[in-house]
Amino acid sequence: MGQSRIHSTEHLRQLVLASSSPRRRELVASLGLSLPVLILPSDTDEGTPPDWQPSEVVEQLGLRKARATARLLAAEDRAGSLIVGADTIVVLDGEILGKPQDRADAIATLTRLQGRRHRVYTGVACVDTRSGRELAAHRMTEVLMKPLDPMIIERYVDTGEPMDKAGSYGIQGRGSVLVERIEGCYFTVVGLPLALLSDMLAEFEIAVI
Ligand SMILES: Cc1cn([C@H]2C[C@H](O)[C@@H](COP(=O)(O)OP(=O)(O)OP(=O)(O)O)O2)c(=O)[nH]c1=O
Repeated sequence: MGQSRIHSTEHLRQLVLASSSPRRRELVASLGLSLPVLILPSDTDEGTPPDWQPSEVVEQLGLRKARATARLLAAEDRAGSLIVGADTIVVLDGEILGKPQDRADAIATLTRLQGRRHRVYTGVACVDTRSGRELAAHRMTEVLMKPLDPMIIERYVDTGEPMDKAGSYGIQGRGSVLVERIEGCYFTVVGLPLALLSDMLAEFEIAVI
C-alpha cells in the first residue's frame, strides 16, 4: 500500500490547477500538498446546452477547463501531470446565475437572491495526462440569504466584490454578512469543495493527509 502510493505519486510529477481564480489557488495551497503545484489557466468556452442539469454543467465545464490546460501543456508534459479544473454556478428557481455582466446585473441578481434559498453547485474534474484517465464530480450547497435593504445591496455591489463571482457575492469576503446559513460544504460555495477534491486526488494515489 505504502509502496504503491510512493510509486504512483512519482509518476504524477505535478498537480496543475487549470484556474485563474485566486480563491481556488489559495484553497489548493492550503492543502500543503507534497507534490509541486503549477497554476495554468486556459481560455475555455463556457457555453452549455440549455437542457443540461446544473450538475452536468459544472462537471463538464470543469472537464473542459482541465482538458484545455492539458492541451496547453502537452509538449512539456513528459513526466505526466494531474490537472484539476473546477466550475461554480448559482441556481435560483431552476435558472443558472453566473457572474454579473455589470453593476445593474449584480444589483438585480442580489435583489432576487435576498431573503431566499438558492443552490450553489461546484464541479471538479481531474485529468491524468499520463494515463488519460478522467474523473468529474460535483457538490451542491444550499444557501439562505438574509433579507436585504436595497441600499445595502447597492453599497455591497459598489465594493466591487461581486463582479467576478457567480451569483454576485463572495461568501468568503464581505458577502459573509449577507448569508444567514448554509447546508453543505462551505468550500463548494467558495469554488472548490476540498473534501471532494481530496477524495478525487486519492483516486490518483495523491494523499492530502
Ligand atoms: C458564490 C460564490 C462564488 N465565488 C466564485 C468562485 C469562482 O471563482 C467564481 C465562479 O466562476 P467560475 O467560472 O467557476 O471560475 P473563475 O472564472 O473565477 O475561474 P476559473 O474558471 O479560471 O477557474 O465565483 C466565490 O468566490 N464566492 C462565492 O461565495
